[in-house]
Amino acid sequence: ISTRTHIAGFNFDNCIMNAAGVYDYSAEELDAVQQSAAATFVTKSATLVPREGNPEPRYCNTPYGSINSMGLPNFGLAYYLDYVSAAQRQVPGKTYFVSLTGFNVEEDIALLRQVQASDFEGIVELNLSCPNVPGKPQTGYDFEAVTRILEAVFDLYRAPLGIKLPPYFDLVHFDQIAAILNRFPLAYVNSVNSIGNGLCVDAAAESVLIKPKQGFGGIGGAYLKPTALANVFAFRQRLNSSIQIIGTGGVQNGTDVFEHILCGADMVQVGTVLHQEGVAVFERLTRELKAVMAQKGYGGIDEFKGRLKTL
Ligand SMILES: O=C(O)c1[nH]c(=O)[nH]c(=O)c1I
Repeated sequence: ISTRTHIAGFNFDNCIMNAAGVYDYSAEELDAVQQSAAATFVTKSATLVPREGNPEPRYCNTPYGSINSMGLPNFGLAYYLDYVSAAQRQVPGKTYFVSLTGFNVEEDIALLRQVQASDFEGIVELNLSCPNVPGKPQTGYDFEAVTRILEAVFDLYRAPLGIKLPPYFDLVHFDQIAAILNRFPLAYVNSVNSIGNGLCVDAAAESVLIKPKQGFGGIGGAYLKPTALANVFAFRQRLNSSIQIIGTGGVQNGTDVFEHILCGADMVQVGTVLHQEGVAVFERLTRELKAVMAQKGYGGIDEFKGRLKTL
């Protein structure tokens, strides 16, 4: 039974990896993912210069998942490009993802120029959905901004590039954003980022759980799965077949991975469950996915990918 997959023409031995922002901040964390059963890694979304991020506490586990308002802490794009450059030499033939995010089109372009000037041979993930920088809206909800950014990006950048989108909650919004995305040579769309600006409360302390933004933060984990599956399924039906889909959100076990692929995902990313369980989670999820496939008689993920039945 094989859980291998392919993205942008690159082959991967597995279809499960980390979600940007989880277990990918430092070289030590990236090493741990690199040595795990994960297909590959994506780096923490990088900015032009290093950022401290928001004041702590800025992450909290909750009964059904997590809330975070990290505020884009990262060591800067150069740090991650150096790490991936070394990884490409140490493990040639493996493809890595670098996530990046600018605060405006000019910064997005500057980041991509920096990638072009490096020896990076992998896939860029442009994050259009960070919900936690005070005063900055989630770009993915501004359709004009998304159009402007992608026009500028694809004027410049010709190597494989995907985008990380926020969750949408309206079928007309799926129609509108998909019509925009279909105009561009995107390698993939990654749906979804956390549900922005949720609020979790500690009733005993009568308090919010995290410090930034009065406790408002991105919601991840089990809460997210119905929304994540809806976005994967909606985009699979609307996007050109040349645009692949990475499914992210709410995965806790092998059946959840199976569900994302059934909805149309070519790769599945995990965040909250990885944060809570550590990199051993990749071996567990892979084993559980293979058990589901064995029980159903599937030898590879293409046999059931996108085959969700409607009634
Ligand atoms: O607060 C963050 O750093 C963060 N947190 C998220 O939940 N999603 C994101 O894309 C980001 I850039």
